[in-house]
Amino acid sequence: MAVEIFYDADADLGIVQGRKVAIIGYGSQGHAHALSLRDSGVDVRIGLPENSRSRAKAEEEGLRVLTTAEAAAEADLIMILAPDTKQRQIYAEDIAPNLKSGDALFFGHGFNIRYGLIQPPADVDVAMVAPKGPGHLVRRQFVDGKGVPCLIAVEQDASGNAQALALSYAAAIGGARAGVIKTTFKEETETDLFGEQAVLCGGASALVQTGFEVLVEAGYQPEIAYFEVLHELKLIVDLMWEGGIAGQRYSCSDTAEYGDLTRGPRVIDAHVKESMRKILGEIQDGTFAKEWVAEDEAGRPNFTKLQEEGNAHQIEVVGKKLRSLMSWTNK
Ligand SMILES: NC(=O)C1=CN([C@@H]2O[C@H](COP(=O)(O)OP(=O)(O)OC[C@H]3O[C@@H](n4cnc5c(N)ncnc54)[C@H](OP(=O)(O)O)[C@@H]3O)[C@@H](O)[C@H]2O)C=CC1
Ligand SMILES: CC[C@](O)(C(C)=O)C(=O)O
Repeated sequence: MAVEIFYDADADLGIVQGRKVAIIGYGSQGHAHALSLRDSGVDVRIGLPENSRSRAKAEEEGLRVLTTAEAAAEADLIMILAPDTKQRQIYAEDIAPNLKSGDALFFGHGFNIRYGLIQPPADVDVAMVAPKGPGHLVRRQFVDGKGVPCLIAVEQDASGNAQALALSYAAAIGGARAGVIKTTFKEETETDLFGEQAVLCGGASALVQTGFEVLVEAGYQPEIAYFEVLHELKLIVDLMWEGGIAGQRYSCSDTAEYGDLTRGPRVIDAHVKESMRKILGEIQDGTFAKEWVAEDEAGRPNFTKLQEEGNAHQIEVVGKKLRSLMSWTNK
């Protein structure tokens, strides 16, 4: 697939400004989309359960909050930004009964379509606008006049205009300031799951925790280990973000660069690459999706146990103390 990248000049904001948009969920992504769409002149309402903890936050921002079913019935563009594991039930109970021919059903991640958990009727557009960044930064960048790159995809083009609508929506949340790339639900879902498991969240967290443990177990002070492997990592990643890996190497010493070039591949060796390939395979053949849906249905016992263990790790205790002592933090 040859890359197609779109910018603000390619998008017609008027298309999404002409729609009635329901944002289902008001968490990390939901609040960012809703507030930025509103700032872009779009008619937005929020859909949440009566007992949702997010209701107060949306109402404090002056947004109109309805039940999920009411919001879906009123809107002609429904963006589902609830947790992936909850979307199938939300769709079946609250959205499907209120879908009208000609509506557009949007997703911020392709999980439920890619794995066949939601099967919309043929007479609605099914599209995706997936920002490539955490929702709080999607909003922060928009407010700062910047944007987080977005992926768009069309699964079903009932109107013949689904791609232009998705691009218009992406522009309204700031994505087209940075670049909007056309993809498929399959490519977005598989690369996104791989990225968060192997590199961005799973890989990076395990790398940092393991590096911290090696230093502390060898008798070094936990505070120094924290600054070395966690705090400084952000500064190094900022350099990568600005100028690529070459940019990072330019700003570091040649001693660091020699260690990077000769020792890095010993840490991330052929076994790690093989593990990454295995993880990708489990995403592609649906093993991970099946496991995650079953874990959620069982009340998340393993997830909760691992989450508690992670939160109790010494690096969290030391980090909390050190961050609270930084002069610029809000105590
Ligand atoms: N987090 C991110 O930055 C990214 C997320 N995505 C995708 O965006 C989607 C949303 O994820 P994220 O923003 O992290 O989710 P969050 O967990 O941050 O927020 C979920 C929201 O959905 C609400 N919710 C829960 N149940 C229902 C329901 N039955 N009906 C309506 N709303 C409900 C929650 O309310 P309550 O407060 O009551 O729990 C909350 O407001 C997912 O598809 C995810 O994969 C894509 C890119 C990045
Ligand atoms: C890296 C995690 C992410 O995929 C993201 C912020 O893009 C997510 O789903 O939260």
